[in-house]
Amino acid sequence: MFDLPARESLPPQGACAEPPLHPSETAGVSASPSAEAALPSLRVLVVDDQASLRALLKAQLSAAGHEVTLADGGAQALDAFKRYRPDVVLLDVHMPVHDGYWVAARLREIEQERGAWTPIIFLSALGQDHDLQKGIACGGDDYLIKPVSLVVLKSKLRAMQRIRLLQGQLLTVSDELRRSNAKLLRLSMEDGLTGLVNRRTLDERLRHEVLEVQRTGRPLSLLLCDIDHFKNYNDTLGHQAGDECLRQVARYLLTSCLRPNDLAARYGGEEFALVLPNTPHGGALAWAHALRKTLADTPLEHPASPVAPHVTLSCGVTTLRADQSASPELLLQRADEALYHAKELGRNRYYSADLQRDGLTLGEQELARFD
Ligand SMILES: Nc1nc2c(ncn2[C@@H]2O[C@H](COP(=O)(O)OP(=O)(O)OP(=O)(O)O)[C@@H](O)[C@H]2O)c(=O)[nH]1
Repeated sequence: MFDLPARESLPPQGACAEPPLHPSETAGVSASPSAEAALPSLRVLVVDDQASLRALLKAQLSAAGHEVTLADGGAQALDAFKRYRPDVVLLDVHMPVHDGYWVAARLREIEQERGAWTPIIFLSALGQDHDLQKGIACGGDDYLIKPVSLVVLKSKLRAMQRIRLLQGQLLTVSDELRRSNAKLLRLSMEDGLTGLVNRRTLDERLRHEVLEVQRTGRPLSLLLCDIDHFKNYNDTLGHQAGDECLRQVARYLLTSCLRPNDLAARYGGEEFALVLPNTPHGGALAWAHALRKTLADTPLEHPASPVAPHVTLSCGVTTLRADQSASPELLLQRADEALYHAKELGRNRYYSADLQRDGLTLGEQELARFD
């Protein structure tokens, strides 16, 4: 039996001497008095086989502003729980077919799958210590012995409201934290000016791809490209135009990366790196040739270049085959040496680090492209 509403004697507003739930050092999460005033109403699932009690609870809790759903037994409770997703469950223990302990255990299983937590309060006439112990062990959060004072029940629900409010705030904070972390991670991987990946990400990826060569037996090509006479560009057109030029070259490189695993990175100031997995040396040279043509065909003027009227690149190309072994550092060094040769030979060209050293031969067409 529940106490009748007439016996209810809630303290007047403001007479409650409870301290705030959390001091304000809990960043972004607090249950201040103003927040308390706006405590959210709850979706309450009442599970009891006694119709009169269900009706009484529904009337009282609805009057207190809560939304109440009723279930008269275990199976109906599980169904209502899945469908209505209540904020709190008031659960009778002694019921035919399935008792409240069984229901609580099933509810916890459902919640485990969802990664959620809904408070369960047992309302039971069984008042022994071991009854309470069993209820909590089965997944209950509180255990009230019938007859339950409505004042006590309302106070318990008020506590649940606070928890729900804090839970919502915590979810918001952790959501913001997740978004900030994702942004930070992206920033730590990207070059701010061009949006390409940065040197750190390049190093990680290169390390991974070098291992992949041994695992898959597929060759890996690396290109280092440097804008020719870029100092002249800056000096003539200004630093901002220089920045825009870097962005534009980055876009060309990105659009030239046709395969999902190709990677374009900003290697340094006006230097870029291209990682081309599963690409033999001839393919990498053809890639460099196509890039050179793209730049020649685009209206990216370089009025201060002695090489061409447009922006040009010099590229060093190297390839790691499965029958070779090399560290990522050695690959970068080879590509850098090849880039140096491309500059020395007059710029606006690509140079192979591997052709002579590895005794590679290319087809006539490929050699014709090799400036
Ligand atoms: N606008 C701009 N310029 C940059 C940036 N990073 C590096 N630079 C400039 O790039 C220029 C590189 O100059 P150098 O290393 O002499 O190379 P270069 O003039 O391209 O000559 P070569 O490479 O030999 O053809 C310097 O003037 C740098 O200030 C950047 O983020 N923005």
